[in-house]
Amino acid sequence: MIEIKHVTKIYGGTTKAVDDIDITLPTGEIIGFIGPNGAGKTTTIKMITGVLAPDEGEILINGKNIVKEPLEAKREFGLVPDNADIFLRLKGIEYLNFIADIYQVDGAVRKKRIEQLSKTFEMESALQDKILSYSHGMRQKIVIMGVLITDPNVWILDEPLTGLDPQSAYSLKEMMREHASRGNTVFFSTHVLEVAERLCDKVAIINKGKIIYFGTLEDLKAAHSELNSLEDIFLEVISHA
Ligand SMILES: Nc1ncnc2c1ncn2[C@@H]1O[C@H](COP(=O)(O)OP(=O)(O)OP(=O)(O)O)[C@@H](O)[C@H]1O
Repeated sequence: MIEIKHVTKIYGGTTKAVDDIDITLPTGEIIGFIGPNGAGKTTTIKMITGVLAPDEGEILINGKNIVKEPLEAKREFGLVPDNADIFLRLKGIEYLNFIADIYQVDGAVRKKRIEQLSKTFEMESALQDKILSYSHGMRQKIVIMGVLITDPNVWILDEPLTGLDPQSAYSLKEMMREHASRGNTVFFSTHVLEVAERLCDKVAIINKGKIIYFGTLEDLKAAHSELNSLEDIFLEVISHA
């Protein structure tokens, strides 16, 4: 569970990137985070994950305060950032072992997870190559594998499907569903409304730093039954914000 309590972030004293967000992301559900460019999605994710501190409010991850108890809170989640250019000089397998070392994932469990994940994402033959030589999609996959190897309770993913081939995107979506159905929290941002429609139990729509809708897409559609598509509803909702 992620509790975002009256959180505000102001850049440079003037730009209110996040404006009094107050929502709780429950366990057992996939929550989509959608909004136009510059709406405040990345800023919110950076605050949830402790990269940026809020100017006001607080954020708890499974009850742990990300500012006051950063180590405890960080153990609760795994983050797939939108930019996967990390540790380029390491081989894929070295990166996975490095992450497994940090999170103390031991021998047999580590071996099994690496085998399963590299099979799922068709990365077996690439693990001995340096990440530098990987395509964008392969870099995305190795970051996702690095998160999944630690088996965190809460998954936070910033545009995770961008750049993945259809098979890997399908596998990741299945894994997100399975993870949520085991009673965990999955929170991901997307620009693609069809993905949100197919995958999410609930959506949080953000515009100009404010949450303008939080709930199921069914309820949102029912409230706008005069409109035909989710895209039309989305444009209507943000035009009034
Ligand atoms: N480091 C920064 N300094 C100043 N302003 C910033 C900074 N980062 C973001 N902003 C501003 O804060 C607002 C929210 O940006 P943010 O990156 O959180 O939006 P986003 O919803 O993730 O956008 P996108 O979908 O385009 O990635 C925007 O007006 C942006 O210009």
